[in-house]
This record gives sequence, structure tokens and C-alpha cells, in this order.
Amino acid sequence: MTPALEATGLGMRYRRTWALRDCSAAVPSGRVAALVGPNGAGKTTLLHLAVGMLTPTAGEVRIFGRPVRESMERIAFLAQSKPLYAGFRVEEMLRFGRELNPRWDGAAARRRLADLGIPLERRVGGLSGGQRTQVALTVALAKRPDLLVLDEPLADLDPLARDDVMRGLMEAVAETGLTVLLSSHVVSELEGVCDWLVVVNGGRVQVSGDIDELVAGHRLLTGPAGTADALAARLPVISRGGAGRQATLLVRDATPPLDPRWTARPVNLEETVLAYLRAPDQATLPRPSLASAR
Ligand SMILES: Nc1ncnc2c1ncn2[C@@H]1O[C@H](COP(=O)(O)OP(=O)(O)OP(=O)(O)O)[C@@H](O)[C@H]1O
Repeated sequence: MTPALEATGLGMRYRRTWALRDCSAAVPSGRVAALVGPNGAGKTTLLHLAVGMLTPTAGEVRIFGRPVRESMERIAFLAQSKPLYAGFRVEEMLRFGRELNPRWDGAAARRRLADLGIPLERRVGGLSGGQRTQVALTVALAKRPDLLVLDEPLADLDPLARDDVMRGLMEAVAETGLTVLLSSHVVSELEGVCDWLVVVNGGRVQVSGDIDELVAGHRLLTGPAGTADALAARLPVISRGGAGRQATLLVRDATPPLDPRWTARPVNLEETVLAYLRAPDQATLPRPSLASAR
């Protein structure tokens, strides 16, 4: 199946600095994909390229197999700054949306806001942060996109509002089957919500693949520090930790004949992501991105 989003050899240079370089990654259709990476990794740049706000210096992005500029009606973008006009009433935002978007579904937007208990006559500036995000999400969904791209939708929200926003997003995915790509720093809250992961680090794509496969393919080994070097030499170690006499190794594809002094346990998404972020030179090999995206 054609991926919802496919980046090939993508690069973006701002004057002399490459914000992204030689990035190849894909998000299959129908997935909820998380884009994670440290500050300055290139996440916003990648998202802006994906929605046509920036033109790549190198490579290309295709949306459902077509160039971005031919796909604009199929994409909705929720920017980090939540582009809502504080002086507008919620219903004016909807009217504005209707005028600008040929695929606009105003009835669904009104239903969604009623379910959320957000009054149409309220001014955007008078809403809470969580409500503002919900209005921005409602406007984005009313465009009936096939691909919804969100830049840090959870930033500045308290845990309850984050949960509400993610729940709203999941309901929309279940109803419409749209593909989602969202950047976030809150990795712990992506588990169970996102099923595809793209990690960018230092302007490069480090990981791109199915979250269940990725997490199941890693183990955390714990054992005596004195034997860690010998074990690490035989295994694909992503990151090392531990303190004092105990060492930990987060390893990929671990089915080694283990020294009985070492124990292995499964890892979660956050541990896996942190391990890769600590080791920018490590990439999942072979990268599952393009192979499993089709
Ligand atoms: N308009 C610009 N002009 C020059 N450099 C830029 C511009 N936008 C981004 N950069 C640089 O490109 C790199 C990637 O920035 P980007 O905003 O894409 O990262 P990010 O992963 O979204 O970061 P954060 O998590 O802090 O939002 C950074 O080094 C940043 O300083």
C-alpha cells in the first residue's frame, strides 16, 4: 500500500546549517505515528516539509504517493503555536474554516465542540489551554484530512488536558481512519496511542518503524559491571547504564547465550526511545521504515 507519507533523501539547510540531512522515513496509511527527538533535532522542520510550508533543499516528501504541493487538500496541520485568533469567538473560527476549506465538515465540528462542552459563543482568548487545543484540533479535523500533522499538541497542557486531547484524537482516528503524525516530548504518553515511531536526532532519522516490533526487539540486560565489556562486545548494544557493581545494557535482538549472572527483561517504549536518543550514532538496522511501510 502507498505510504501516507514518504520522505526520501530529505534535506533542509538554513543558510549554512543543515537542520535535516539525508532523511528517509515513511508512515504507512492508517497509522498514528509519533515523531520524537531532542530539542533542535529537526522535528518541526520535518513537519513543515511534510505539510508544504518549507521546500526541501534536497530530496522529497510524497503524500499518498504524490508531491506535497498536489496534496494540500488532503493534509491538515496543527502548528505548535495553535493558530487561533484570541479575539474571535469559537463559531467565528468555524466560519473562517468553512470559507477556506472546500472539504469542510461544519456539522461534525459543532457536534465535537458540543460533546466537549465548549460554547460556540466563547472567545478563543477566554478558553483554557486544553480547550484551545481542542478547538484547534476540531478545526483541523473539520477539514476532513487524510493526513493530520500536529506539532507538539501536548505542550503546555496539564496531564488531564493531555489525556483529553489524546483521547479526542484517538476517537477521530477510530471514526475516520485518518493517518496521524505528531511530534512530542512526552514519550510516556505516546505508548498505547501511537503505533509507529520516527526518531530524529541531530538532523538524521535514527529510527522509523512499527512500535510493537521495535519494542519487542529490545531487552534490558542487568548484571555484574566487571563482565559488561565482554558481553557488550558480542551484542548490538544501544546504550549502557548502571551504577557501582551493577551494569545495564539495552540491546537489540537479544537472543544470546546469557551468562547466568545476567538477567534480561523486556523494555517499554520510553526506555527504548531514551536509549536511542543517548546514542545518536545508533540506528535500527535494518531500518524497518521503507520495508514495512509498504
Ligand atoms: N528558520 C530557521 N533559520 C535558521 N535555523 C533554523 C530555522 N528553523 C530551525 N532552525 C535550526 O534547525 C535545527 C532544527 O530545528 P527544529 O525547530 O526543526 O527542531 P525541533 O526538533 O523541532 O526542536 P524543538 O524540540 O526544540 O522544537 C535547529 O538547529 C534550529 O536552530
